[in-house]
Amino acid sequence: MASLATRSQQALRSVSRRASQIAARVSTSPAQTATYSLLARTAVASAPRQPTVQNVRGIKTLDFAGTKEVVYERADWPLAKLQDYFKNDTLALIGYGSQGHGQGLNARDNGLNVIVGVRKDGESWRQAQEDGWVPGETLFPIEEAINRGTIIMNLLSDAAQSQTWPTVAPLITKGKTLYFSHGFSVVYKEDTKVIPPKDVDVILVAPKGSGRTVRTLFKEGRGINSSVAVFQDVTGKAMEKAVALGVGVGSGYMYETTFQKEVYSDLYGERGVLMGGIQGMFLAQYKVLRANGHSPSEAFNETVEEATQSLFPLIGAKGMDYMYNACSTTARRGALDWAPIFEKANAPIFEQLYESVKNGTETRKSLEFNGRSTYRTDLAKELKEIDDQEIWRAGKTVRSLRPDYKPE
Ligand SMILES: NC(=O)C1=CN([C@@H]2O[C@H](COP(=O)(O)OP(=O)(O)OC[C@H]3O[C@@H](n4cnc5c(N)ncnc54)[C@H](OP(=O)(O)O)[C@@H]3O)[C@@H](O)[C@H]2O)C=CC1
Ligand SMILES: CC(=O)[C@](C)(O)C(=O)O
Ligand SMILES: [Mg+2]
Ligand SMILES: [Mg+2]
Repeated sequence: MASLATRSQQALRSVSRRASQIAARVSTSPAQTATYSLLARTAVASAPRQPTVQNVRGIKTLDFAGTKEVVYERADWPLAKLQDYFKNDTLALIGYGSQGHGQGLNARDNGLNVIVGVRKDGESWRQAQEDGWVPGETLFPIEEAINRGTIIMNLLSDAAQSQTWPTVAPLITKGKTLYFSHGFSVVYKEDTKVIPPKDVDVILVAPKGSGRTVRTLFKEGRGINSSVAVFQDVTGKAMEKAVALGVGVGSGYMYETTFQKEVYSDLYGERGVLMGGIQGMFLAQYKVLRANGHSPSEAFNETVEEATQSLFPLIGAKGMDYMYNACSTTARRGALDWAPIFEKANAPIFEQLYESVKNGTETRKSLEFNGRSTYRTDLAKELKEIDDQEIWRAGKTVRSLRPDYKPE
């Protein structure tokens, strides 16, 4: 009689055979699958390793599954040190969208000298005043703010960074520092025409989350993870300054990267799993449920509500295996079988998306669309169409039944 171990191995083999049979039916061109297998599968270290942390003079080198990466942390920048470091600086924060709001308010609360520069007739001018920035004191038109600042934090929309560059560039004089929260403008210079002056430090701190979260985590006494990079180091202090600014705007940990790696991964991630991918996946699952006679509330609860309220936070807290273990053995078995099928089906789309980021297609689309004078209303129109979809209307109703519901 086969031992228990042998029997469970046989069972596992048959399950994995079944998964590959189903996976094989998902249409993917052989060429795409080959590229994916070669690049993606081998790119991910599979051997389990204990994470290690080396701390040399405040710079942490973390071992991520065998790859060493440098990480900086807020703990090395107590408030007094931070304030002293920037005591002769004026942070001129240009643009007041989601990041301008989060980073600006955090830096101000950290006791740094911050001013905001936005165009006078725009929506941001109004929003900045609502947040307590005072015209003529801490709120100025863009050019005036740059003239007054020593550290120019370019947080205009990526399209606006390109459009305003001819007027902004001559104002970034020797001795100032040019800061971005995205590698976009500098990396895609053929399209944006943003070429920084040779005599200034050019640095990046890119919070890996919405500017709203940059603010809420800071207020909770925590900090967001950010990417940090140096494009041009004239003073020899560019990385130190970038890290200090990262702390100033509310980062907890800063992961060292390059402008190019930051922008490629950022454009890819937000179009993929973070926003576009998840929206598409939610909708596809919801529609199939509805087509099979499930009610809107059942379809919504089983697609979005359970994900955001129960299972995804468990992944965030303790990882994928923790979330699996918190679910039934029935769910675990089925999800284990279907995960590789979804991976295989999605891989070619991710390959295509990365290519579209790398070859600048995504950049050119963004520059064209968001460069229009009507960018706010054009975006609002498309977002309204999403809001009107049944899935999100059902969501409003489900949320309205929560005990802590506040009208949206
Ligand atoms: N949103 C986020 O959470 C994240 C953003 N980033 C990066 O941070 C930077 C800022 O992004 P975000 O905060 O989202 O801002 P937005 O992309 O929403 O841009 C809004 C700002 O750009 C200004 N603006 C737009 N068009 C023009 C124009 N033609 N002339 C002058 N000003 C203009 C707006 O002013 P007005 O109101 O007058 O139109 C507003 O102040 C970008 O590089 C982005 O990629 C990085 C990490 C996350
Ligand atoms: C929030 C963030 O990091 C994004 C999604 O990349 C962005 O807003 O550009
Ligand atoms: Mg982004
Ligand atoms: Mg991002």
